[in-house]
Amino acid sequence: MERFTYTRTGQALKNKYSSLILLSLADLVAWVIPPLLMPRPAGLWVGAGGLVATLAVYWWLTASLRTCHVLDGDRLILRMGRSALAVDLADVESARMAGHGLRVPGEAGVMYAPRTDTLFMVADHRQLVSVDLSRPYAMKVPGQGICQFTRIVLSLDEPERFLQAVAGRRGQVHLDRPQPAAGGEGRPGATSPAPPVVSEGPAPGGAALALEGLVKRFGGFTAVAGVDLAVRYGEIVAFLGSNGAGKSTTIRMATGLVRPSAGRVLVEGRDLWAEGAPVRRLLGYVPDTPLLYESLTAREFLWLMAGLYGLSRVEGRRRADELLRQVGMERWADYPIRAFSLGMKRKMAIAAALVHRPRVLLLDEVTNGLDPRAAREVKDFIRQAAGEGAAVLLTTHALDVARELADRIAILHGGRLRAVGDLEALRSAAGLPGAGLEELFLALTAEAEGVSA
Ligand SMILES: Nc1ncnc2c1ncn2[C@@H]1O[C@H](COP(=O)(O)OP(=O)(O)OP(=O)(O)O)[C@@H](O)[C@H]1O
Repeated sequence: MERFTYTRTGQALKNKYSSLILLSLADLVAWVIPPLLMPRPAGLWVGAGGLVATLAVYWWLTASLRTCHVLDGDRLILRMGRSALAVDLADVESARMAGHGLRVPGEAGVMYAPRTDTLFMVADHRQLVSVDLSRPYAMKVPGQGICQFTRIVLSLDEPERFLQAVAGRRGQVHLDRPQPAAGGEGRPGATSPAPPVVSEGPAPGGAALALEGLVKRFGGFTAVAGVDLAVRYGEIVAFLGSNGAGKSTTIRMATGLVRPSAGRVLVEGRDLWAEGAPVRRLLGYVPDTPLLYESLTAREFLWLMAGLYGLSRVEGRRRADELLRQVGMERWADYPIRAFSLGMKRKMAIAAALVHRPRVLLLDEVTNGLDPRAAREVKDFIRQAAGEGAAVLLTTHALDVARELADRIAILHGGRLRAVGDLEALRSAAGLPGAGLEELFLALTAEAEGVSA
């Protein structure tokens, strides 16, 4: 276990507590003047008491700036004052000295800067280290509530020792990760990605969501190898691919949950990974296994989600009623979610993702495991969301869902887009006029594995 502190807090304290004028005055009154004015033993006692009181006040004032960060096994535990955060080292993308141009939002303390998605734990503006995370972390920041961030800036006594220790530990963490196959990128046994058959190139202007050259590497393994895709308002794009093709990783990069190794995610033209939280609010995301608070009723759950997205109480209640109606769940509104079928739970998850009227809806395998009736209802709900203008990107293994819902289909294989477009575009990409989606999917994904289609 290695400890890292920051002890040079004097200047920061002066700034934070208006030059400690009061403390200095108290000093003077308590342990300089009385010993001079009072008879000897009493004066000395008063002076000593004043000194102890001054030190206690100083101790109390510095408490909020005292740091002790610890590298413990594969975790980095950050502590400043009463704030603490444990970061998994596997989630540390990079760590480096922060440049002089870095803007710290206040003088000292634990602070969150929403514009840059950064948590500051600083007691000074010198010796700052910036730690980039591969996924968002959240913690309660004094005076700012629960904040989500993807970068942490720390002031440290020995930044070089800290950076070396993190780099060393991350090396160990990486050893546990999948290693590249000998002679090139990729997991042992994985096929080397072939060049894309059809790619859309850079996103056209006006797209609600644009993925530009997205790449994700896990250690030496490249899961997503450069994806360009744009989704327009009101459009549904289905993301198809074999198991392990990189669909979920791409969607998770697009939601801001996994930091891309390269490339950009633009939502309404704004860079998600540069701007962070304000852009993430434009998205709604339903993961393959959504988190629902099952002891709450459907209505209470939507109220909770509306509150988390900052809707007022009145607006939140109105939006919950509207969504319950749209999703056909009005009569179940006051039943606990744990009593619901899988289809009803999926509808609740989509409703929750739509509560703040996102411009982009990202859905990971939302029709998976549903019976035909539930799948029908979920598909109708997705179509309705697109009808109201949301750009929808969904992953699915169900070709019929893609055929029925999607305006365009994107086929991903080995982390690369093999083809994008409507059925006709896929046919011409595969060179199979008149072929159905299944045949096209098999052809476009088998070709890269060297299997004759
Ligand atoms: N955190 C991770 N660390 C290492 N490898 C990962 C990680 N997440 C995903 N991968 C790998 O990246 C590749 C793409 O995974 P991903 O889950 O994106 O594929 P997918 O197309 O969604 O697959 P499926 O259809 O089975 O869900 C897989 O080989 C997977 O094992």
